[in-house]
Amino acid sequence: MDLHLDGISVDIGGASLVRELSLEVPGGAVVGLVGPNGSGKSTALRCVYRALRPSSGVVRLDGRDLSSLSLRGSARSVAALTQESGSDLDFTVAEVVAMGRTPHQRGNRPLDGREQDLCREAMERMDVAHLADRGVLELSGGERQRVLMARCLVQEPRVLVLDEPTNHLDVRHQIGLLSLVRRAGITVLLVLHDLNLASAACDRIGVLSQGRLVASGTPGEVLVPSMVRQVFGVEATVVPHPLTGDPQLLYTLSSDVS
Ligand SMILES: Nc1ncnc2c1ncn2[C@@H]1O[C@H](COP(=O)(O)OP(=O)(O)OP(=O)(O)O)[C@@H](O)[C@H]1O
Repeated sequence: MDLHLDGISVDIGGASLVRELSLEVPGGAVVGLVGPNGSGKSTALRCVYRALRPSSGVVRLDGRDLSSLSLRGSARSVAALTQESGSDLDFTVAEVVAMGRTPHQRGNRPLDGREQDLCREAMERMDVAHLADRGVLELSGGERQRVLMARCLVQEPRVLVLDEPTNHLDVRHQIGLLSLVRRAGITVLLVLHDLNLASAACDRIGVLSQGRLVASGTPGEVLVPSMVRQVFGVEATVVPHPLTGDPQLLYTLSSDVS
């Protein structure tokens, strides 16, 4: 399923948080959004999972205006792992994962055998099966993040929207999650802070600065020292990964403490 952000702008309280952002995520592609804190990345994603309505512009799924779909209808296609996804209620891990089926259900019928298998597989893939009976509020940040990702998988989405999905995860689980995202064959739009992980995981990368898209292209086209200097104010050396050839950024700590 193709995802297209077609010139979306978000204005709140007189501030322009996102300005005329156009971004294409072809079916099955993984596209990353990077940018400094406050550059509008999460705000742009919120328009895709419908926590926000763009002030202007349109989000399209396979050419169809997302706002023409019911919320339930779009939730059958789009799953989101967001900064706000943490459940405040003390459900068990198994219950939270099962909630991923909600958009597909009618009434209160229990999950059928296939759906139960789906939940079990998703918990195994995200390495949380051993936590199934634990309350989510007792979990560490990384464990909870993996549970929420399992819930997204159970939703069987055609588009996955991930806001800093590697947040809280140790390096093994970061690599595991991004490898899964790459292999899943789903259309993925994700925000990452780690430019090296973005380089490894994404087909294309868009760079946001002050709400505007200031660069986009393949990791090799986008992750260049001049962009990192202009957008992040950081000096970086770019080297090809010795095994994959993906551009990797090497940083040196600044002697200037201001
Ligand atoms: N509801 C809101 N009302 C007013 N300003 C907002 C609102 N939500 C976000 N902002 C502001 O919009 C700007 C962009 O926020 P956003 O969360 O999209 O940035 P981000 O690029 O995801 O940042 P980070 O990397 O820190 O997560 C920030 O300056 C933020 O303070």
